Amino acid sequence: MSKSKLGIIGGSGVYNLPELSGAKWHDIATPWGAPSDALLEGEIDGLPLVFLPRHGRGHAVGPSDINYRANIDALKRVGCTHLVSLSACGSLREDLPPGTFVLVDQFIDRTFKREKSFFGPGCVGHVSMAHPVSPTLVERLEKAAQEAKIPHSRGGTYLAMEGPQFSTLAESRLYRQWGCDVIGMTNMPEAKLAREAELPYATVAMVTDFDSWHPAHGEVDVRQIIAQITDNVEKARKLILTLISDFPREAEPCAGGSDKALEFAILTAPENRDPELMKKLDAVASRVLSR
Ligand SMILES: CSC[C@H]1O[C@H](OP(=O)(O)O)[C@H](O)[C@@H]1O
Ligand SMILES: Nc1ncnc2[nH]cnc12
Repeated sequence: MSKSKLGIIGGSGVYNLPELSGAKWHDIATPWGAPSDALLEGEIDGLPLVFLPRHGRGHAVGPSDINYRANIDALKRVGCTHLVSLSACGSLREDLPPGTFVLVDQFIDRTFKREKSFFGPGCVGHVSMAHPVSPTLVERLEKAAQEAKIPHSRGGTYLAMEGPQFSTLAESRLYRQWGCDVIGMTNMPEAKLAREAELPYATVAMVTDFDSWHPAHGEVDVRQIIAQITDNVEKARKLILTLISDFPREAEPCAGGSDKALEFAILTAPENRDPELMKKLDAVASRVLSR
């Protein structure tokens, strides 16, 4: 078994992890281009951690411009064994008010302007996304949320929209009819790429607003979100510290099999594979391509 290295992707309002000891920012080059920022590597209680601010420090990279492939490749390349995403989101349900942490278990991907796969011509691969988050990680996050007394809800469907504009009232109502619980702009294709990279992934969707559907709350704007984010970020730090205190130091297998997602995924015969693409896949698919 390998040692655990926990990757944390910080969303809006989360640009640092001050609790990290021995922390250093490292620029990581990837075959897919530049990640959103350097990676902050350090440890807490002896557990190695890597932090990446999804929008970069200073929030200069918007949801459609994030190089999701570079971010996931970089985290895999430095040896992360698990990924936890911290994300701001809107709520599509009355009983998930601002301040609630939703441990999402499903996604609907409505994004359309992003690179969504590491595979392509010369190496065709298909992974399952039926269960897009790691049940093992969610279990640990739920336990941590209970211990830290953070209002949370286990399970929920996250609608990933392209943005950067917020939804119209009709869209917001439609997503509610579809049975979605929260809405955000970033977790897809992030979750798909984490799956292709065999990284168990879970997201903590931290509610900041009621999107635009709620008659008593009107339309969402960034002021409202920022007002809620400070409180959410405080709680997120507590959640992560609690998670770490009980996190296995030896990487445990994912009960959903996401750490072996590529086992039967690649269809292209070895003699038909594109050598250039094979080089680019050196980090994300090394387990299956090197045998
Ligand atoms: C600041 S509001 C919109 C912005 O916040 C969320 O990003 P993240 O998931 O990185 O916290 C949302 O998806 C939007 O990108
Ligand atoms: N209402 C909303 N829609 C999309 N992304 C969000 N991030 C935070 N609130 C959001």
